[in-house]
Amino acid sequence: MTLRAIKYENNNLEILDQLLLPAHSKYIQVKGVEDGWKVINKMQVRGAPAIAIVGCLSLAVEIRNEKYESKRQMRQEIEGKLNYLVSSRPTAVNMKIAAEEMLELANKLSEDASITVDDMKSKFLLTIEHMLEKDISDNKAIGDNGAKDILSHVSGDSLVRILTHCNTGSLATAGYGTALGVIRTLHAMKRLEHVYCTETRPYNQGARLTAYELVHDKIPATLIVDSMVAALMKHRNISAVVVGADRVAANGDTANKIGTYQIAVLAKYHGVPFYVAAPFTSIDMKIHGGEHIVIEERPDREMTHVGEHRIAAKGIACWNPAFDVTPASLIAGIITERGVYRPDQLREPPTH
Ligand SMILES: CSC[C@@H](O)[C@@H](O)C(=O)COP(=O)(O)O
Repeated sequence: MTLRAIKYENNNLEILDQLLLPAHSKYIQVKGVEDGWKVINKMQVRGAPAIAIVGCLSLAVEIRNEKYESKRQMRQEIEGKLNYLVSSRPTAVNMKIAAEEMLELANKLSEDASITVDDMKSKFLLTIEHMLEKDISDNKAIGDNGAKDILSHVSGDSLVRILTHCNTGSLATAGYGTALGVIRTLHAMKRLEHVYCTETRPYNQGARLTAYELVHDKIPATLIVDSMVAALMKHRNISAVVVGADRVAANGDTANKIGTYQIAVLAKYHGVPFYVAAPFTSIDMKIHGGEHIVIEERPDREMTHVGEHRIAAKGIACWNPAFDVTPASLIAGIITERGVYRPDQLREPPTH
């Protein structure tokens, strides 16, 4: 069993094929931007932070071997390739924000007369390579901030029971995870009694990937199917729900894996605090509210089949949005690497 979703050594990029997990651990080499686009679009690598990291590293692998005649030419090619990568999956904002930052850097470097083409290339590559370490340290901070906030609402040193949805762990990030990072920290603090993970239909990221990570880390966990959430909240005294995000709008509305919204509605009804755990690279300040978030629609086959096996009647029509939007009013807190904020505090976060 391995939890390393992204391997990047000596300019060689490989990703763990998440469509084959948990049955097989097989790495696929990503030789450039074309491969990067394909593995993201096919969801062989998925999860908002991992999408951005693999996209940018695929660009790094490609430009390292390339010869550029001028900084201008390099900048031009970088822009085209970044735009292409952003089109691989539309909802997660991390790749778009990373692309904007990379382009800004390319602009700055190409305008700096004291810098050669080779300097520009190495500075650019270093910035991309730094994304891996930054993501892990952000996730650890998210874990600490989230665990502290959740525990501040329970009495004494009692243990908590958490529900999570989809996969937000090591496999969805450079390591440790966001919502699953909070769960990992609670477990390390010996304050986690139990975690429940949803199966996450139609693509089963919960049953295949989150369950795999929880078993790997020996965290006490139980798998439920998506339609059991109301019963779980009624019978199992859930302390909090923690999920990830693909894009958080400036008002706190949050797009995440399909099914998240219905869990938030149920959490409100049952008085269970509902948290979103996400790095600032998932927050899109350019979008005022969730109604502006583009929701990716995936092929019918992901609903009609489990692996190669068809489970739906032939001829039935399908609607397969990959994400839904949870309104800010249902969210108790947004757990970030800088602190935990109420949705209405995102625009002007208080200093912690
Ligand atoms: C840290 S991952 C955050 C989100 O990307 C995650 O919750 C999610 O919805 C993933 O969806 P997926 O379609 O598997 O990429």
